[in-house]
Amino acid sequence: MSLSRETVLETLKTIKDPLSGSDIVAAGIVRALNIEEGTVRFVLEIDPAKSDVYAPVRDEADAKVAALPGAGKVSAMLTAHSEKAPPDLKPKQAAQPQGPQKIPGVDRIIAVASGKGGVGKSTVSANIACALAAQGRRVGLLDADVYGPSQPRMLGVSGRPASPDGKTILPMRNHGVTMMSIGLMTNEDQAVVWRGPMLMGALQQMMMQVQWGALDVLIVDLPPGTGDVQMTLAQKAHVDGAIVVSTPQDVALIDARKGIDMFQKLNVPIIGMVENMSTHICSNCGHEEHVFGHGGVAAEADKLNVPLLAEIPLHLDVRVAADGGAPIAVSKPDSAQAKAFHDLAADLIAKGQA
Ligand SMILES: Nc1ncnc2c1ncn2[C@@H]1O[C@H](COP(=O)(O)OP(=O)(O)OP(=O)(O)O)[C@@H](O)[C@H]1O
Repeated sequence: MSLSRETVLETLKTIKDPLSGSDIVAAGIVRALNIEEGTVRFVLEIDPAKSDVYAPVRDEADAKVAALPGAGKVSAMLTAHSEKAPPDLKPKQAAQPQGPQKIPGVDRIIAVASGKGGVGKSTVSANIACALAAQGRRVGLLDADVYGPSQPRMLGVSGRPASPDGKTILPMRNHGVTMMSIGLMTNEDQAVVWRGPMLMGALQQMMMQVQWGALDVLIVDLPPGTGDVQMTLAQKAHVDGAIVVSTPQDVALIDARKGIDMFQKLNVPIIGMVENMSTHICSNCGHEEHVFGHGGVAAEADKLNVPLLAEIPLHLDVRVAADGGAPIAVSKPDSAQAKAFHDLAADLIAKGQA
């Protein structure tokens, strides 16, 4: 009768592992068991420092296997642990949440934020995106303003984005900008209350499941304030920098300061601040008036040691253009207002930030 593998293993199970107290098979130190025409070979894989302790174990194993009916020559050897531990397939703990990830194909992500609503963050995002595209950059614009998505209107895009395979979403495109908005995923005029997990899911879907294609930069238009969306974005995606938009008013500035503080805590570098509605230029006579004060953002940026990137005047044309679906940077590219955005875009490109 030929000696079976099971018989050998049963015999080895009667031998105690001196370190763990269990038998040597259960302890997992019996390796490379091979039986060929009665010749039995196996190794006991051990810590080399413990070879003295295991020498008698090897001898016992050798003798017991040799005594089995049908056993011929027995070769039992002690070997050192391999340097690399064998993969442990049993999960020791629940999967850890992943850290910030790159969006496939997207070189950089710039978040545009404001501490307060209505300061023109969406207007600034749309114009920066269009100005960058006009200067030859491959630009994406992700409207993550869950409370008031306005990019479809500002970029003149409507309709539902297609999803031919049911898994990925095809973004919209206008003025050279590839765009996706949470506003395109919901029905217009339908108030959506996004709760934490839903909101995180929607944001992640827009970042990771939208076919952005190859982009030099993705601009993310954030909701105002310092909430879940900002946190989720910084935790899920690798954000290269943030632009904080503020008006010169004190109250808006206090909120902007909070925004800057939040990004610093989230380890997102501040690219700089933009003063919007800096001065009012009358569309009739060209008279310049400082409606919200002037220079407040410059002073604040200086104090916080972050660059002041641009001062955008308050001008009717900016609003009309934004409401009409073609931001001023594309609809009146030669105007003074558009120039502020084009200069800002050129500056970002020159500094390798966009
Ligand atoms: N420089 C500007 N001159 C004239 N109008 C402007 C200017 N900037 C923004 N606006 C107008 O102000 C309104 C608010 O701007 P916008 O929607 O961009 O603000 P927001 O900060 O994104 O607001 P929210 O995040 O609360 O939706 C819009 O009607 C916009 O056209």
